[in-house]
Amino acid sequence: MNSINELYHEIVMRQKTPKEGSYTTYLFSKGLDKILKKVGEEATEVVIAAKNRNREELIAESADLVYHLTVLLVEQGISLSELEVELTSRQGKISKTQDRAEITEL
Ligand SMILES: N=c1c2ncn([C@@H]3O[C@H](COP(=O)(O)OP(=O)(O)OP(=O)(O)O)[C@@H](O)[C@H]3O)c2ncn1[C@@H]1O[C@H](COP(=O)(O)O)[C@@H](O)[C@H]1O
Repeated sequence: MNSINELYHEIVMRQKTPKEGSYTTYLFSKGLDKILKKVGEEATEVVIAAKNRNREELIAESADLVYHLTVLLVEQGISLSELEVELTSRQGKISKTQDRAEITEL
């Protein structure tokens, strides 16, 4: 998605050149633990929105999660191309679903 590319590059810019009033700058100034906390929170909010079958909230929370995950990738020095290589390497592979423990509860 092109918008994710643009978002990624905007976040890289914020890391290189902090900007006053920028939430991304605030996250980088707080550091890894804060970014990880936000990724965890936003992931949980995605789960809750989906569980409630609330489409609008799910879209909004998914966008929050993608944004915070992108900040994390930038912080860790992982490029979108690396992510793409990993996803592409999985294409066409048969997923292994046997011998897995059943997930019975959330
Ligand atoms: N996509 C996003 C984006 N998604 C979510 N957020 C911010 O993430 C925060 C999450 O909200 P929460 O209520 O969970 O957290 P909070 O209480 O505000 O903050 P905390 O004290 O919990 O850290 C909000 O302040 C949102 O504004 C984002 N902030 C910025 N972007 C994009 O990032 C780019 C750089 O923007 P700046 O960060 O403004 O420079 C731009 O393209 C922005 O659109």
